[in-house]
Amino acid sequence: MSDRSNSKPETGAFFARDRAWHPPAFSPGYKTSVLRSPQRALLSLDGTISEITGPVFGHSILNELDNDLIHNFARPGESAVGERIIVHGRVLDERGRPVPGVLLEFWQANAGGRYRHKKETYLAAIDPNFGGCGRAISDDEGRYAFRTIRPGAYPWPNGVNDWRPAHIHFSVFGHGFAQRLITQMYFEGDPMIWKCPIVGTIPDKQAIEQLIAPLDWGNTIPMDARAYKFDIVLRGRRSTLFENRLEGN
Ligand SMILES: O=C(O)c1ccc(O)c(O)c1
Repeated sequence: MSDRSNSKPETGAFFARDRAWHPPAFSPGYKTSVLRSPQRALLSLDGTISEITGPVFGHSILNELDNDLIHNFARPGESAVGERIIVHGRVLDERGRPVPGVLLEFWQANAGGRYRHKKETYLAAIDPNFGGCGRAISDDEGRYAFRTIRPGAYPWPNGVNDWRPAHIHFSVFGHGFAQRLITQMYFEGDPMIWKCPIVGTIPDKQAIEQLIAPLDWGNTIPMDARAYKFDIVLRGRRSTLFENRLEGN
C-alpha cells in the first residue's frame, strides 16, 4: 500500500500517476485484461492542436431529460422499474478545485442487471422503459447530478460464477476531445463489491473505497428517491481510479 497521508502540500504542475494506486493493466484474474493489456512499453504523446482546440462532443446539445434515466427512454407517463436514486457529486482537480464544464456520460444495466445492448446475453428481463444511458455537464462549482434506478448485479463469463456488483459506468470528457476518463461507481454496503474480479485488480483498498458512493441521506427526496454521492478527482495522489481499457494505464 502506498502512503496517501496529506501532510505534504502538492507542488508543481504535473502529478505523475501512482502505479501502486492503479491496477496493473495485465491482471489475469480479470480475463479480458490479458489480451487487452499493452505488450510493449508505453509512449507518452503530446496533445496536438486539433485535439486541444477541436470541438468537444455533446456540450451544446444536452436534452432536458439527458440527466433523468428514469424517464429519458420511457413511454410518456411511464417510468423505469427499480429503486429510484439520485447520483450526484463534484468533479475536482488535483488540488480539490471544482472543474466546471465537464461532460459526464453514464451507462448502466437495468434493475434486473440487464443492459440494453445487442450483445447482451443475460436472461434477466428487458425493461421497456429503461435505456440505461444519460449525461450531464458539471456546473460552475463542478457539480453534476442525475436521476436513475439502482442497477442490478449480473453474472459474467470470467471465472465460474463471477458476478459484477451493481455499478454505474462513468465517462468524463475534459476540455479537449482527447481528454477522456472512464470509471465505475459502486454502492455503499454492497457485499458483492469484494467478490468482483475487476475490483480485485485494484491493489489499494482506499482506491476501491473511493469508487464506492456513500448513501447521502441528507439529499434524499422523501417519498421519491434516495441519494448517493460520488466525487470524481481527475488527478493527483487521490485521483479517482480510471479503467485501463481506454487509456492504457
Ligand atoms: O471488461 C470486461 O470484460 C467487462 C465485463 C463486464 C463488465 O461489467 C465490465 O464493466 C467489463
